[in-house]
Amino acid sequence: MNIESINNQIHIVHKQVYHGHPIDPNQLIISSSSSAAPSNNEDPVEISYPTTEVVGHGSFGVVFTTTLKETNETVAIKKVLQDRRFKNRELEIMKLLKHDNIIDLKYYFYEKDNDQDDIYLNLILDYMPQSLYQRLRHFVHQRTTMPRLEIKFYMFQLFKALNYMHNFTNVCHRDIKPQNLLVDPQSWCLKICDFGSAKQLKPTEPNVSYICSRYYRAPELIFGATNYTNQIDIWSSGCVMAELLLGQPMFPGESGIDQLVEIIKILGTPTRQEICSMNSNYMDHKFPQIKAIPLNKVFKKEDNLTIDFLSNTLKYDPNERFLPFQCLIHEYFDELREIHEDYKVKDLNLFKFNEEVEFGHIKHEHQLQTLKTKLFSRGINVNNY
Ligand SMILES: Nc1ncnc2c1ncn2[C@@H]1O[C@H](COP(=O)(O)OP(=O)(O)OP(=O)(O)O)[C@@H](O)[C@H]1O
Repeated sequence: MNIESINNQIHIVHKQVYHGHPIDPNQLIISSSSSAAPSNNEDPVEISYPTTEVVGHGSFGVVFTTTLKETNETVAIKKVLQDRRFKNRELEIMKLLKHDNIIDLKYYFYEKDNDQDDIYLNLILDYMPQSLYQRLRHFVHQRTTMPRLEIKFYMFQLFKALNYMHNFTNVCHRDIKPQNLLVDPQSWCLKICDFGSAKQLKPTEPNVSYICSRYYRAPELIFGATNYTNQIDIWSSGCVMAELLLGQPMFPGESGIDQLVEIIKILGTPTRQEICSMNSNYMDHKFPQIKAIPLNKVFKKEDNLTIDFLSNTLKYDPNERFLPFQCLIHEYFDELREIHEDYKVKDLNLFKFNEEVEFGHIKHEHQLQTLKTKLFSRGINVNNY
């Protein structure tokens, strides 16, 4: 590859390959255009980029944006400190994921700090102009609300990504929140980012319950469950949707336990059976009895379909919560099906699905047919997408 300017930082990187092979970070401390070549199966390429601009700070590192000289791609570079003892789980998970509604890992490389002995991992990602958090703030500052159709676009793409992630790769994100959903306010495209907390959950192995940002934590996590499922992401997504409708978080807990209080204030005290479904160790615990407030009283201006949809994502019992594909076929999204000829719907390929990848988990032919009938109703000609 032609390197045009010596002022640019030049890095030999690994082009992201679908289902790539794990790598040994110690073999990949490459931060110049010298001839060192990694010993693994992936094709290394050289990229260079001019001075970068910081677009985000997270608890684990910093995110820059820049344009790659060679390809003219605008990218975001997430730089995180790498613990030499472990593989980077975020990298391993991102290598597995390939979906229109998930930030794509384009390249990655390791870099050694000049002064100290630290190693940094650089993830080179699709760039997106805003987070959903920033987009919502825009409307709040204007003292208006996000258009209901725009919300519907974002939620459809979120559940489409979760359907893929949960079923095809068995990855649970574990930190769905508006800050981790990146959007393009022009096209209304949405992509999930930050897989720093993500994990492939196995039913036989316990998982830590202290994950997910407070306002978006599923109640089973607050109850300390370690056998939770991918359904925690559905709860968080319901909280995101509620926040987009309200303009502020639905359950703004001030502490871990206050988070449960906020939920109980609206959904009422969970029944014995619901508590059992979240964490059976708490079944004999006495909770003050609070009556639920019907969601149509909380969301006075929303229509019945919106309320019905939301209430199916915000269920105490994780098994009662909608699965991502049940979300996609709900009548709440019929409005998108009705405007399927609209350029925004077409440009985003909203109704384009890879049957093997996205419906492969549906084993019964009858169930698959029912799903497709509902998903592609309202005259959508699947072949046109
Ligand atoms: N691909 C991207 N394009 C544009 N901006 C991005 C991109 N990835 C991340 N950002 C910005 O950087 C912020 C932090 O990124 P990210 O959440 O991945 O880092 P983190 O260190 O894991 O953060 P956290 O502390 O929230 O876990 C995001 O909220 C977003 O504003």
